[in-house]
Amino acid sequence: MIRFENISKRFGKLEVLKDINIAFNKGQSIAIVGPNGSGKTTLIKILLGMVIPNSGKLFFNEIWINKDHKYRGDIGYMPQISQYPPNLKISQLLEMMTDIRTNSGWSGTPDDDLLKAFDIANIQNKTMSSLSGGTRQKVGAALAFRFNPNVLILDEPTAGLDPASCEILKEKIQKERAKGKLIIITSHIMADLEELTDHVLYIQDAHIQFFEKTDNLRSKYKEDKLGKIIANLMKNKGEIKTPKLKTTENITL
Ligand SMILES: Nc1ncnc2c1ncn2[C@@H]1O[C@H](COP(=O)(O)OP(=O)(O)OP(=O)(O)O)[C@@H](O)[C@H]1O
Repeated sequence: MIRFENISKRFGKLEVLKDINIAFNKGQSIAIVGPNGSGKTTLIKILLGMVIPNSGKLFFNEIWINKDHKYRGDIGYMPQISQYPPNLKISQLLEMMTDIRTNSGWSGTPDDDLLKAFDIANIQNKTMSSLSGGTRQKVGAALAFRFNPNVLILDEPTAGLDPASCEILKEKIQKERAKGKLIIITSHIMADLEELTDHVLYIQDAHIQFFEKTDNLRSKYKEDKLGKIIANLMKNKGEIKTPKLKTTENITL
């Protein structure tokens, strides 16, 4: 569904991503993890056409994305920090986004699940600049899911949300995941990734260190907690110290 082919990105002298080759497919729920500054958001922004790579190609449904950004209509994006016009009321923002989507060919019934669950109707006359960080996150989440996209990209989705709102959002992610959508999440909250994802893409030192099913990781490293596996990886700069074998396993006959 989405394929990166030899993608590299530098910011000045800083090489953030080098020769990235990876494919993401429908039905996968992928955690993108790596230390701070390892290029997770950059990878997502390249996917969204918000950052232009220095080299390499991006494919969406096997079509090379050159300059035509229509594919973005099929992606719902919840940014880490939402930037919206400050004087716009929530109701106006929703209307504006619906108009933009409709004008670019979207038709359908907007998905109001999150608007309802977060009770956004109650605050729809507030301007974006007057909202708390968490409430802005809720509006961002509601917008990401609103146009029934086949791909959901969620950058630190639960950071800043209160526990009840966190649960609402996680339930919604699971609901869309069950429909076979492609879900891509970056987060430092391992418990969330444990719950919401089935694949881990680990980035460090500008390279993909691995892309694995979470179940494979658990059995490979004989550890149930994804958080422990990832923490161990970060401490050891991308390499997991192989767990010591139990005595019985050391015996060769
Ligand atoms: N527009 C930019 N101009 C210059 N440097 C940038 C720009 N965007 C990102 N960087 C740098 O690229 C590196 C990767 O940043 P990125 O935001 O992709 O990391 P991240 O893995 O998402 O980090 P975090 O876990 O802290 O959110 C960082 O060193 C960052 O400072």
